[in-house]
Amino acid sequence: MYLVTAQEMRDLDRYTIEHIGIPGVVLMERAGLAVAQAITEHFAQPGQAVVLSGHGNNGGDGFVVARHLSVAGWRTTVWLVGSAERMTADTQTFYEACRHLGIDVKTFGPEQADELRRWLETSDVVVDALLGTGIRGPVRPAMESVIRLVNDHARGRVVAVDVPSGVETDTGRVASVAIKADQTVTFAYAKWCHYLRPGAEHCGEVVVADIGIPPSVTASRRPAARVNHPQWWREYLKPRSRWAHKGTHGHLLVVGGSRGMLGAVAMAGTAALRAGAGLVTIAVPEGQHDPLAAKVTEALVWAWPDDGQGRFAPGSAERIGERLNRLTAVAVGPGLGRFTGEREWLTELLQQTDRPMVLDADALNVLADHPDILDHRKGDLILTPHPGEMARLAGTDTVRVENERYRVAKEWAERHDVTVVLKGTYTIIAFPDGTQMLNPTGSPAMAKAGSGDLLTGIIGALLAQKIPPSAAVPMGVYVHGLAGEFAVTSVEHSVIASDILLQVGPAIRRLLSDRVRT
Ligand SMILES: NC(=O)C1=CN([C@@H]2O[C@H](COP(=O)(O)OP(=O)(O)OC[C@H]3O[C@@H](n4cnc5c(N)ncnc54)[C@H](OP(=O)(O)O)[C@@H]3O)[C@@H](O)[C@H]2O)[C@@H](O)CC1
Ligand SMILES: Nc1ncnc2c1ncn2[C@@H]1O[C@H](COP(=O)(O)OP(=O)(O)O)[C@@H](O)[C@H]1O
Ligand SMILES: [K+]
Repeated sequence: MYLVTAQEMRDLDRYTIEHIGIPGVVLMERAGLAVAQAITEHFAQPGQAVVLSGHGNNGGDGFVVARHLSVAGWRTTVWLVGSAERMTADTQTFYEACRHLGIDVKTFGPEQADELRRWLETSDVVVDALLGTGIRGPVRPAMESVIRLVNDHARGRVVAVDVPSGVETDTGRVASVAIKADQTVTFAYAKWCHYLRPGAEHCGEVVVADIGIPPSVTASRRPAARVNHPQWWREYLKPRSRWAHKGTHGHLLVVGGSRGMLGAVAMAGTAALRAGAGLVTIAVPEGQHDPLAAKVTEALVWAWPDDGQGRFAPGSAERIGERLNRLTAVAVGPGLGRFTGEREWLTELLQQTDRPMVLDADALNVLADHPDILDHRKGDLILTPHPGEMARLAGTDTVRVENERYRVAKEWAERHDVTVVLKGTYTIIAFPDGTQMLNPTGSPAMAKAGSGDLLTGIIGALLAQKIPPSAAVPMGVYVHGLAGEFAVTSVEHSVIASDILLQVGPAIRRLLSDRVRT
């Protein structure tokens, strides 16, 4: 599934109408019908509905909803919050249809606030068709007062048409007020605001309804963002061959694990094995060798020169070039810490191999301080920052990263020719070609130390198995999120990263069995 901006959606609608010849009213009819169906499916029997329509096309969808609800036996009233003269032609068509059917259509003015409030208090459903993807700037006063009335007085289920009115489609921003919906029924493809805060918090459950945009139209105009789904990387998801041996499934090197942070490399390395890597070697500062070897059983442990304080010695990366080329991927950062000579150390590591490399945690902080290090890389780079690390990389603050997740990740990925995995609820993957993917899997249970280390290991394992980054990264992020969901067997609060680790296998099994079924 694609994830579209308001402009991309307008282009798809327009192309379908003008070049394919499907009239706008047909799309609008299907849109409104889908909303009406979502409502009637939710209720065992018809009740009372109030539909709030603006004079744009979103309002037109509202008139269609009103007609279908009315025909299905609902006591339906429409409030036009706008002017009948300014309606678009398609909206006018369905406004007239409502009137011809004798559906009660009132025009809202400030003097009707009390009457509308009573309707809101007594209706089972409130349909929000005030503003859709065409919103410009802060909501104007008349609509603002209606939105406040809905948020304060609606007792029934609030269903938003396409987007909750007041939410900006491409950013999720709310400039003044926005409808708080229980459900949002959107058309053809999800929009960014369904996933970005604060807008996403206004949507309730999001349903994407088909309105007949031909898939070939979307394919020819290819929106820049997609929702992560196995459809994008299914071809790489394979059962293990009967003839497999450890050498056929790659060898990942995990580098990190300074004193006091061995857990991070242990988690990353073990996650890599659970994600299918044939061999995993963990490289740690010499003094950490024995404690790590006692901690992990299945990974090899490799000691690198120590600075005497449990961190890597400056120059320790120089001695490993030859061995690096026997590996198939590298992950640097879990539990790495900061140390004297880190800049030269990371530069050296990048220069020594053309294997794909995942950079995480303190490796990202070193990069943030010395972005020129990137000039020395030879292979594909994947960066997995959380918002704090992303802020350091982009030279901004966490608030801006959180407000503009889609933009910050995309800019960085394009500018530096790397893949950026900006972690968080709905992790965003920004590819070097400017396209993006938003990940729907995951759970608040994952908001705990150690979850990120697992992701580094899982992506590393898939890269080690020679899956190209364009597939390995989204597959890893998806599997990690699914494992996080599966780990919630009692309450989210008590899940620890080791629980998620145990669910990596079941997550892959689920994807393999879905693959067989579809
Ligand atoms: N054929 C299609 O393309 C299809 C489109 N579909 C549907 O159309 C929706 C997009 O429709 P749209 O483009 O007409 O915009 P829309 O969201 O109704 O808003 C524009 C109206 O709002 C007003 N307005 C703007 N800003 C405002 C503000 N801050 N505060 C107050 N008012 C404001 C502006 O008023 P004006 O400035 O003109 O006075 C204008 O009237 C889309 O979300 C989907 O639901 C589906 O039916 C499928 C087929
Ligand atoms: N609320 C959430 N919903 C979904 N995924 C989450 C949530 N909170 C955290 N995660 C995921 O958990 C991981 C946390 O990684 P990170 O912040 O690096 O933690 P750490 O370094 O402590 O392991 C990321 O993959 C992130 O996407
Ligand atoms: K709306």
